[in-house]
Amino acid sequence: MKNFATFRSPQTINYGQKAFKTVGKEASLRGKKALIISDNVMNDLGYVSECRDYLVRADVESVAYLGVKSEPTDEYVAQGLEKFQKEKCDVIISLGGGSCIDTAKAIAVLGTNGGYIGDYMGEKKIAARKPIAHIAIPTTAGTGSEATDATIITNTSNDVKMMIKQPAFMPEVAIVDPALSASSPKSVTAATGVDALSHAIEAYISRRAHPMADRLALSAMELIVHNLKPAYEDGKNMNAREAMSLGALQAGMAFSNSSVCLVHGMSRPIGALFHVPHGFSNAMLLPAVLEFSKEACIERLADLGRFFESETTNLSDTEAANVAVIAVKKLCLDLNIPNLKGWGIDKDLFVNVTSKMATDALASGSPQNNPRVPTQKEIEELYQGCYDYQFSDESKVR
Ligand SMILES: NC(=O)c1ccc[n+]([C@@H]2O[C@H](COP(=O)([O-])OP(=O)(O)OC[C@H]3O[C@@H](n4cnc5c(N)ncnc54)[C@H](O)[C@@H]3O)[C@@H](O)[C@H]2O)c1
Ligand SMILES: [Fe+2]
Repeated sequence: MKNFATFRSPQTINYGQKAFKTVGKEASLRGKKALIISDNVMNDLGYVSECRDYLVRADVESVAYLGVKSEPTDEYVAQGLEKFQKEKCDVIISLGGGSCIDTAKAIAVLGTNGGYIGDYMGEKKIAARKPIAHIAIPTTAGTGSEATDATIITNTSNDVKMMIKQPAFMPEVAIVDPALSASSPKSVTAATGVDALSHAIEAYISRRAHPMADRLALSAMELIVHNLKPAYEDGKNMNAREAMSLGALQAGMAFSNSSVCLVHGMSRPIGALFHVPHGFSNAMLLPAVLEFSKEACIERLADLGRFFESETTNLSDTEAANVAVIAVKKLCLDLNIPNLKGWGIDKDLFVNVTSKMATDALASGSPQNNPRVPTQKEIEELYQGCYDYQFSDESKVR
């Protein structure tokens, strides 16, 4: 564990029921004309017009870019930036899941620093100028992107999901209103919820874990373990939705300040090549990767196991860590998450790209934060083992 830490978060976080209403005031403190980055689903649900009403009441003009689709690309970033400049906006509001928030983060940085978004990957180019003020409003309880300094954008020229991390990508304001997530369909609740759980677990077991992030990761794991299934089973259960929004926010703050690890490193290439939603591609890997990593993080996985089963307090750490792996598998089963084969990915095609995916995973830097650092060959073997992984099979957990 590190004994020195810098902790970054948004300047302002407005969390709770009715927090959405605060967007008018927050925007009026930062500009006169807002570009809302959102998508057609948010527009159809009425969230975009509700946002514009709050802005009108605060004397802030607005226009919307609704071109974002899941797993955002450099093309949406270029289109949104063009609209921002053409409409002479001075503040950005993202309203949607992680895809809208990540698109807005990229526009906020490019709007003052210029260049191509990929230039900022691996800190090749540092955003020296303050980004455009960005107010992030998540509608999923998942990515925690509203409180992270990362953006994930697909490079359309080589199908690489670029993980780009610098302080400038941190939104200035996060507005987290759990009511916005109540309209999420079951599959979105499942995928985004497992993403949040993966963030909390990976932040906690990371080689870059530190005490400032640990408490947030623990709280997030506890909230998500107890509330993801209830939120999935009854989307109108507002206690569960509130707990999930808080858990996802805390998990985002935790991993942004420690790191994600092997699951995320391996998940991004699957998302880029096979267009699997981010949370599902994490879930398809999570139990097998935890099993691979277990020996190097027994005590920490035991803490997770004890959240799943309170009666495991009398178990040894090894036994409780096994409970964690089995319980994560069972959760994926209960949430009806498919494996890679079940998603319809052709086996030969998948095997042919495992080498490229392993190379891309290692290049992202995330696997190097894993408690057990994998080789290229081990990552390839993990990919192949996950292809038809059975979430129902407990025999693989030793
Ligand atoms: N920057 C970060 O720190 C970070 C962290 C994790 C993931 N990500 C990225 O975030 C993206 C995924 O974001 P996501 O999981 O939130 O999904 P998403 O933003 O792609 O949304 C998934 C679908 O759910 C719909 N949706 C969202 N909220 C809804 C609601 N309240 N009601 C009904 N439908 C709703 C969207 O319109 C979309 O069709 C990926 O590109 C992933 O790589 C970023
Ligand atoms: Fe994630």
